[in-house]
Amino acid sequence: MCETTTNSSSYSSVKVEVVDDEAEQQLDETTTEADTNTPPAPSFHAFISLSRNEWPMLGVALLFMTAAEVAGLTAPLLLSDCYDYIVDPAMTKEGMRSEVSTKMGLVFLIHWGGMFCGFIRGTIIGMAGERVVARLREDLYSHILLQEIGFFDAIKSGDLVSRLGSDTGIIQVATTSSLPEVTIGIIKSIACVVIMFLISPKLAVICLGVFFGLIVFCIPVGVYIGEISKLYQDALAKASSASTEALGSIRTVKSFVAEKTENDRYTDMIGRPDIWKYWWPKEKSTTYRHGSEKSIVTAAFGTVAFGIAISAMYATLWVGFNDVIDEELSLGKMVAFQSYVFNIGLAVATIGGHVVSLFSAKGAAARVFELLDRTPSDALVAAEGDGVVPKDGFQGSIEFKSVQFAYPSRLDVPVLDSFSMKLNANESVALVGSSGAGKSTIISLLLRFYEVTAGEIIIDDNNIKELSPKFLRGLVGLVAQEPVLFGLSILDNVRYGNPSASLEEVHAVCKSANCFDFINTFPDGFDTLIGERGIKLSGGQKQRIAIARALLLDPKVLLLDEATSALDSESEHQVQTAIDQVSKDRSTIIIAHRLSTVKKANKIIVISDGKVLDEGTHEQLMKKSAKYQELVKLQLSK
Ligand SMILES: Nc1ncnc2c1ncn2[C@@H]1O[C@H](COP(=O)(O)OP(=O)(O)OP(=O)(O)O)[C@@H](O)[C@H]1O
Repeated sequence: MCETTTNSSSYSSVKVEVVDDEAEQQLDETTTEADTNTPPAPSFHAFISLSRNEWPMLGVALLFMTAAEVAGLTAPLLLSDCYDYIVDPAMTKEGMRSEVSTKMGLVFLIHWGGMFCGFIRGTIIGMAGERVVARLREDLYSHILLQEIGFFDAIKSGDLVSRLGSDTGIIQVATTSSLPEVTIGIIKSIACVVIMFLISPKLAVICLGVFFGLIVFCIPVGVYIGEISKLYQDALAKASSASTEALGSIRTVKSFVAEKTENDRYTDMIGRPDIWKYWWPKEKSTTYRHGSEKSIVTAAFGTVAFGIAISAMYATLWVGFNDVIDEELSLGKMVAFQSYVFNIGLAVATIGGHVVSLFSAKGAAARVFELLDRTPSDALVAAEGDGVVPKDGFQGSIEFKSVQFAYPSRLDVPVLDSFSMKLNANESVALVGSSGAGKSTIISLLLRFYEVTAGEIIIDDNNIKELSPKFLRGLVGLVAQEPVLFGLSILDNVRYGNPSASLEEVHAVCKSANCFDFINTFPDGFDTLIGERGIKLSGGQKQRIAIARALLLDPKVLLLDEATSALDSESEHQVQTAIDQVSKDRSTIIIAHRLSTVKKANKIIVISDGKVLDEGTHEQLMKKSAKYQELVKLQLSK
């Protein structure tokens, strides 16, 4: 990480003198890539390596596949002998029957042996595919979770969900099924060609010419199909983004009667098949349009490839019939040759189909690799073992020294400007200021979700940049403005940050957070499932469970971000009682709009446009701070 400090105290200079070049570059890349959806395609080797762990398994599948194909290729030779026996004037009827029975018995044996090998091959490939996709999804998800917060500011969650679900599924098929199919298809074609040369070099040359012509045709068409597939996946990702956002906020959508707006936002990406009386999709950049284009090209590709292959078979038959008439070739050999041409036709069509899915998957892989290859812009990840963990733990002092900050996604908009404040152990500080002044940003910086642009944040004697993010976040209990609970039981929600906590510990924190009694009124008590994002609970109930959750970590510092602002007065009273109880012996930073909360703080800091305007106790500020008086009148007294 390259770090420079600004040489000017004016914030405008920060706009141009970016602190973290690498972080900015990476974020720019993410933003640009997310916006334009043009991640570079990965190398073929990198793509194929996604199934590396399954290569031994796929190798075994290839052996069974080869055995199945050898069985399939042997049968025509045995059948060819049978054809020749039955037209051989030198053989008796008994002799013919006996030879035919032996050969046909062998044909059945080989046929069922081949079928069995095919079954094993299918099972192994299917399982290898599931293993590849499960591992890929797990890798991708853990990699996404590791990214710093700034990354999530720049990319939509629906896009990430689409990459996790749909793109990985496409890669699954391509890396496990398509590769062995293409490999065996090529081997089978070569084997057929060799046998065909042995039967009749003249007929084989005709087929070989067609075969090479088809390969030359396949490559550019495959590339084109890959490009269309990428466009299709991009459009689908955008549609997923829109639907994830709307379905996650369905109450807001409905309260604004915005069902149609949301439907339009989704169908803008999916396409509307009935908008035009003709079949052709009129709207560009939709999954309908790209999917239709892909269907046409794929169908044309299949038709041409298969058509040419079958034509080659007919052409060789034509020439072959003449060779039989001229007694240059036996009937049996010609029939066998025909079978091999047919086999080559099938192999080429199979190869063609799988080449299409391989090229399609390269587009999907580009979108997956873009995330897998992205390293978080610096040490903002709470990884185990990163950064310093002070020997004596946390003593309790937090200081912001002339901190300047702009969000990475909006570097030209300064948010904090020479912001300084000090919090001693077990003190409480209230941050007040107009909306957008930068209060919540201070909390984000303290959690080290972002890196300061200039200045320092000192925890005891350590610069926050040197501390382990895991240690730092373990010190802090955050109760946010809108508590986020998960669709789990109440017990699992309270235990979210400390899954090994005992039931007694959970009960104790719930009593402190004033939620024990109401939880016990539910028929399932602590096992009550609270629905997606805690939808089955009231705002006050959610907030108190969020406080219990924070308390279970026994945090040294409590961050309360307008924890009571959205509640009615009775809920507010209950939550406030909980907060008063839990903040007694902890350093506490409160962002509050309510006078009652603010008045209790040891120190109040008035923030305006990211700067400290005034600080002091309530009484001091009522005397000296015009802004505080204004806030008391306008907001705090609500
Ligand atoms: N993730 C983000 N990316 C870019 N800009 C942001 C982000 N979060 C906040 N901002 C901007 O930073 C500024 C300060 O926001 P912040 O949330 O800290 O204000 P606040 O004082 O807590 O406001 P409020 O009282 O309304 O919650 C605002 O101009 C806001 O638009």
